Amino acid sequence: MSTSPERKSYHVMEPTDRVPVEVAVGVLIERDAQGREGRFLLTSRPEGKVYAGHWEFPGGKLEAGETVEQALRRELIEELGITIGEAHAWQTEVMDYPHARVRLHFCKVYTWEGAFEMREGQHMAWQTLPVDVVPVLPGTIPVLQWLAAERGHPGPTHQAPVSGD
Ligand SMILES: Nc1nc2c([nH]c(=O)n2[C@@H]2O[C@H](COP(=O)(O)OP(=O)(O)OP(=O)(O)O)[C@@H](O)[C@H]2O)c(=O)[nH]1
Repeated sequence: MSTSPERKSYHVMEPTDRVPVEVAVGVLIERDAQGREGRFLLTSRPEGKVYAGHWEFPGGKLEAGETVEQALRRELIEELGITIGEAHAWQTEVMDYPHARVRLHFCKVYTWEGAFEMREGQHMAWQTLPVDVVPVLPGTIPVLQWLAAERGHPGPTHQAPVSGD
């Protein structure tokens, strides 16, 4: 019986082969007495993190054993000092960045308790469309487009970054 020579297979990792990191993200939205959605909260990424200064929706990576809602509740206490009520699963998006591949679980949040404290030295801004903060994180753009579709907002959702960003 002949033995076949050992076959080696080589595979170059494409960006899309990277296992995504799961991230819980909160879209905090104010509602009026009729339940109509209004302003939503953006926060800037703190110094020292990738994409520092870019505007995003607050949140962060799931820790082992956590659900999206648990991670979101923990992250928003850690980052903003607020305790959220129910998190409503809304949209999921996979983004490939040079530094990581992430699966973003966006949840709408309408209720929270506590005073906002920027515990990581970030900034916060309540926004409507088009948002006036610059620059926005690439992963924020689809979210603005979903909000625009829901709200029937025509035209741009954000400003192009100032050159040099
Ligand atoms: N928080 C948040 N992260 C986002 C959004 N969109 C988006 O692409 N991301 C990406 O998702 C990842 C979240 O990581 P993070 O650095 O905020 O999470 P973390 O607080 O757990 O980070 P740490 O590792 O520094 O503790 C980053 O790669 C970030 O670029 C968004 O709207 N909010």
